[in-house]
This record gives sequence, C-alpha cells and structure tokens, in this order.
Amino acid sequence: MNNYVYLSLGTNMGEREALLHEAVQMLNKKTEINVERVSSIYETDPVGYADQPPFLNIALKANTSFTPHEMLKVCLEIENTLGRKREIRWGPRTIDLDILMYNHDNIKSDSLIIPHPRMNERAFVLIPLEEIDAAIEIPETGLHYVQGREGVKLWKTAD
Ligand SMILES: Nc1nc2nc(S)n(CCO)c2c(=O)[nH]1
Repeated sequence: MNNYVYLSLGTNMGEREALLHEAVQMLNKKTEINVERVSSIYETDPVGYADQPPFLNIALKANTSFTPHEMLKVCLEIENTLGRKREIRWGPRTIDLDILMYNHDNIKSDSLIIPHPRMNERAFVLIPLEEIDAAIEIPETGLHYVQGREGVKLWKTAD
C-alpha cells in the first residue's frame, strides 16, 4: 500500500462520537486501507450553514492501495451505511468523509477535486490535520501552520 491519503471526518447529528469511531473502523476493515494516525476529536462551530448543531471533527492519515476514486466510493458507502441523509446540502449530517489529500496528487474531475478545494479556509480541517502531521504543507498556500483557530476546541484527546 504505497499511497497515503488524508481524510477529514465530521458529524453533527446522532451519537456523534460513536459515528466517528464506527466510520474509522469501517475504513480500517478494508484490506486495502490501513489507518495510520487519527487525531483527537474537536468540537467545532458549523461553517457554511451556521444554523445547525456543532460538529465533531477529526482528521486521519491512512495508507491505501485504492485509487483516489476508489477511496471516494468507500467514503460514500460509509456515509450511506451510517445513515447520511442529504436533506439540506450544507445542513446537518450523521457523517461526512472528505478526502483532503492523496499523495501529492492534484486531481480535478467532476466527482473529485484533490487537494480538497475548501480545506485551506477550514480550521476544523487544518487543526486536526496539523495534530497528526505537524510538518504537513497546506496545499496552494505553502504554509505549515494554521492561521485562524476560532470555532475549534479540543473535545477529546486521541487515544
Ligand atoms: N465545523 C464544521 N462545519 C462544517 N460545515 C460543513 S458543510 N461540514 C461538513 C464537511 O464538509 C462541516 C464540518 O465537518 N465541520
């Protein structure tokens, strides 16, 4: 499995912590995915559509033999299995798995854009990511540190 992938997971409905754990387990159960690092859990103010409950967010790093599009398919499967209902596009969701980066690849297809196009402006993504890989370079910015930290607070430290 000589590829690495960074994911951001978020949830603001139901048993939020249990959903995050379940999603990580489902990723790890795939023989083609080996989860290497999982961040602490952060409670974060909703971004995009403010009138909804706070999220719990984590970031994780995994090694995988899946292609980026196969990773996307697995993320969508897990979202569906854990009951994601896409009522309001930016509204509450049981679980959301976003692919942030895949190796140093740049991908622009109608179903997948990597690096994730909005990750640079999302403290709820960058702070967990920085925790699991302090040296990571944030795409497009060349920065190795997160500027704004507002709206993100540690909720439970990583095991
Ligand atoms: N804090 C926070 N705000 C969000 N807005 C959207 S959409 N999402 C779903 C991820 O794209 C989130 C999220 O995971 N956390």
